Amino acid sequence: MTGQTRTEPDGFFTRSGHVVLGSMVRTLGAFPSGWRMPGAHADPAADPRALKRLAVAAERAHLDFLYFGDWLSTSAELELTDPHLLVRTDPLSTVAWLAALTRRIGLVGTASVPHSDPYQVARSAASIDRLSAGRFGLNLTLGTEPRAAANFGRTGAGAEGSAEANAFLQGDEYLYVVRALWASVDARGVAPDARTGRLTDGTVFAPVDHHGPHYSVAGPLNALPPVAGTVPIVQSGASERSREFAARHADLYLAGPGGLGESIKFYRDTKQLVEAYGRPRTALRIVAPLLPVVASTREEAFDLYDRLADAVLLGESPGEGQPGQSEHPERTVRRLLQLVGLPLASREPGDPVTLADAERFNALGHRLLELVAERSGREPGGVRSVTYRHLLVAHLTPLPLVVGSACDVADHIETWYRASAVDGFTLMAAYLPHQFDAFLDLVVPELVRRGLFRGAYEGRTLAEHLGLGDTAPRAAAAEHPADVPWAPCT
Ligand SMILES: Cc1cc2nc3c(=O)[nH]c(=O)nc-3n(C[C@H](O)[C@H](O)[C@H](O)COP(=O)(O)O)c2cc1C
Repeated sequence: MTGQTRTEPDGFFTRSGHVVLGSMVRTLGAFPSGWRMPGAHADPAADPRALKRLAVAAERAHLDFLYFGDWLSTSAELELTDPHLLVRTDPLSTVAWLAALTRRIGLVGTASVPHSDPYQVARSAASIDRLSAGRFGLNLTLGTEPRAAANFGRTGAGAEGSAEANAFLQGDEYLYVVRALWASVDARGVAPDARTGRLTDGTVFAPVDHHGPHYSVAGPLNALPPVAGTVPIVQSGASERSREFAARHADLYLAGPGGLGESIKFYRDTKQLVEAYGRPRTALRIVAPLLPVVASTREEAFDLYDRLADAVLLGESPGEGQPGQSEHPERTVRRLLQLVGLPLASREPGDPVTLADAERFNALGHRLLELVAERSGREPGGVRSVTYRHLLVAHLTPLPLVVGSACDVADHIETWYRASAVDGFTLMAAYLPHQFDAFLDLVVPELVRRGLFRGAYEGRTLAEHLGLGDTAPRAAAAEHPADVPWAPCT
């Protein structure tokens, strides 16, 4: 049900159909200080309850999917920048568990190409897809972050050149092996016949016998393949190699290329690349992350953003003439002043940015002022003034924020969709459950009212939700395990 594009006589694009709407789940919230808000989910030990609540709510609002990314290392400083990455449940385990608690929503889990084994992942992915009746999507990451590599006893660099180029080639082969393993088992060959004593008709397995530069895999797979023979492949990342991989192999692409103009170009170029690889443009859905701070009115949303900004932990900034070391020198007003072009000035976080200061700012300073205005309506010299804290928080949180009422957020989604900048969005909630619920309760109904989103599920599988249609193999009519009648033993 995702849309066709047609060109209006005046050259503007308008589109019919539905936006793709998923959620990139971050249990401690996507805004670094979100977990400090009153009532916010803040304890990773309570994640199961928070995840269950979120999945049930997302399904009630008919979202397409929940996305669970992965980052295979941790470090103390994440506490300040990305608290949700500090400790969390493994994504494949999480989606397997959620499969049993939900009925219709798609579930995307992540495997790292450099740090996982294709046989193991082919088996887990097929199993989760079976257990969820066709709702699984496999996100493959190519990143070779050194700390993650060190956890797997690898350097990250391959013998044949740069780590980046190597990961790309490895990704091609990895996916080839995964698909070959899925194709090595033909579920139709399983034909239990109690009379003859044969469980199969003898045609279930085909060999794989793959020997390539990165992998040697004998096969066949010891699991039934996904219900449709394959699952939607997901790619995340805006780099050139991510885009190539997405254009060539993926069904869903999470990219975050920047502003509207940049995204329109990125979208157009990526769709051309998809065609260059011999695939129809509609074979790849392109979605961008979105972090709405939403409330009943724009003023309330601005106030909420202010509270989030106030709760961001900054580094201690020693006052003028007081030599001292900050624990987090990058998070100080002193550092900010260097970055915006006032290296010799001395300001405190609560000091207002005066018009005279603003006039001396460089391009970065002006960009940060624009961000503060978008996020909180504050302007230098305005009724609600900008402080150096506001400016520093904008610098420390390069997130795709849209702050406003339900109409403001829906306008943003509609504008980007109709301009063919994206096929949809992955929602990141500033904190749980309040901001996730606010999006579902305020924005989703507005999108439904505008005809931009479904009011009920039409399909049963992730491929069907994404409208992949003929570009993806049709799902076999699959019963959800929860629909299968059973009786307790007596
Ligand atoms: C929306 C979005 C989500 C992402 N999610 C993940 C993730 O969960 N795990 C990961 O390793 N990389 C993720 N990435 C990619 C990383 O940001 C980074 O780009 C990647 O690890 C390095 O590969 P690249 O340089 O090819 O993009 C994501 C990127 C985007 C734009």
